[in-house]
Amino acid sequence: MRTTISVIKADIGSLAGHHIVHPDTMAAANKVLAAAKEQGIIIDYYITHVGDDLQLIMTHTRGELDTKVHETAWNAFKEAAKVAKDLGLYAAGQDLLSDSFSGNVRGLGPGVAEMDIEERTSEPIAIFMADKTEPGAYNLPLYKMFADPFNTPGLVIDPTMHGGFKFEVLDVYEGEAVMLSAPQEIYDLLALIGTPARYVIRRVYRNEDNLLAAVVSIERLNLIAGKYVGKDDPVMIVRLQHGLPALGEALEAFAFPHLVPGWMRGSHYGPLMPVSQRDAKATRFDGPPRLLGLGFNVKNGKLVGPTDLFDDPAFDETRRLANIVADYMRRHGPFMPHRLEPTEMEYTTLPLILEKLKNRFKKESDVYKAKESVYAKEEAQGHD
Ligand SMILES: O=C(COP(=O)(O)O)[C@@H](O)[C@H](O)[C@H](O)COP(=O)(O)O
Ligand SMILES: [Mg+2]
Ligand SMILES: [Mg+2]
Ligand SMILES: [Mg+2]
Repeated sequence: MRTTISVIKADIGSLAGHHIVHPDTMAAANKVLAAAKEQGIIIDYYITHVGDDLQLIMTHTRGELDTKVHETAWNAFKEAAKVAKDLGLYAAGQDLLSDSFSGNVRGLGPGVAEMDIEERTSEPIAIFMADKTEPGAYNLPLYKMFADPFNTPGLVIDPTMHGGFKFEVLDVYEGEAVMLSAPQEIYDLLALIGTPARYVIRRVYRNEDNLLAAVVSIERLNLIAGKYVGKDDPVMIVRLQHGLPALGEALEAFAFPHLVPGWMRGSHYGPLMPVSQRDAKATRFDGPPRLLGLGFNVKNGKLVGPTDLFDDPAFDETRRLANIVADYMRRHGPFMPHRLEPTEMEYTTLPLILEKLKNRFKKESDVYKAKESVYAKEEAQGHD
């Protein structure tokens, strides 16, 4: 059976700051998705949240970028945003950047990860959802999952994986994508994806048969809006097992809490902390950036599950290290490399500050000239 998995997310407002989605807004979204299921637009759905981001996980047979499915998601967000407004929740409608829907939600604010797949006999998938970071945050774990045998022994051991995987990398500034194959081109691949603010892994395919293995939401909100309007808080779908990374290999890629951009005011590097659904809320310094993982099986379009993937003491040490790293980074205060580099601050306050101070900057040479003339005057007076 051909099934499309659509994960569409948006921040429609949250409780007590950019902290956590309110259950009443989830209920409003649920009504819209239940009606869409009733009408046969979608087969199944699951609604959840990570931090202040409302997540709609949907299955159907209508393919990617389908107008009806996207309209359903848009209406769900609109209804949820209305409730957020009524309750006086913070930043109600934050990610809904447009008033009108025009065919699909791309470019309107919500993040989208979709894959249209031929269901295998058993189709295990993991859905990863992050808050207070951006799409490039998945570059490192995706590389580990699909190209690093120290993380994924299946690349060496499983004959179906042995041919490697190819990565579609998008330059989010130029809007161009390039396909690079691992292991053959890993140095070129790393040269790009090591700059995750610009080069984002969008899709991963198995080399042997072009099977689609992973999809990331690549929207960068500030590039859409031209100013800082919250972080993108990306989602990712990964297919698992039987010639693909095992569930444990996919999760292992998150055992190291690597530094990602985001956190407070979208302007700081901090560790990506994998958490359970219970802890999927932004707290310390509006973070640290959090990652929720849910596991499902997809059967005839039905979502079987979920299981809460990081709700496990095996990730306690990752979280402990993340907290130590959070402390260490915080002690830098407003200094780089805790604070983001200027290019990434472009859409926040930095241009305004530079504009304000424009006339107070003096040319070094002018300062010297002024000093020299004072000195010359003093000298002249001294000789009198
Ligand atoms: O990055 C943040 C929110 O991102 P998000 O909504 O999760 O995309 C927060 O740290 C806010 O920037 C911070 O709380 C300040 O928010 P405002 O008071 O400017 O709304
Ligand atoms: Mg928010
Ligand atoms: Mg968020
Ligand atoms: Mg956001």
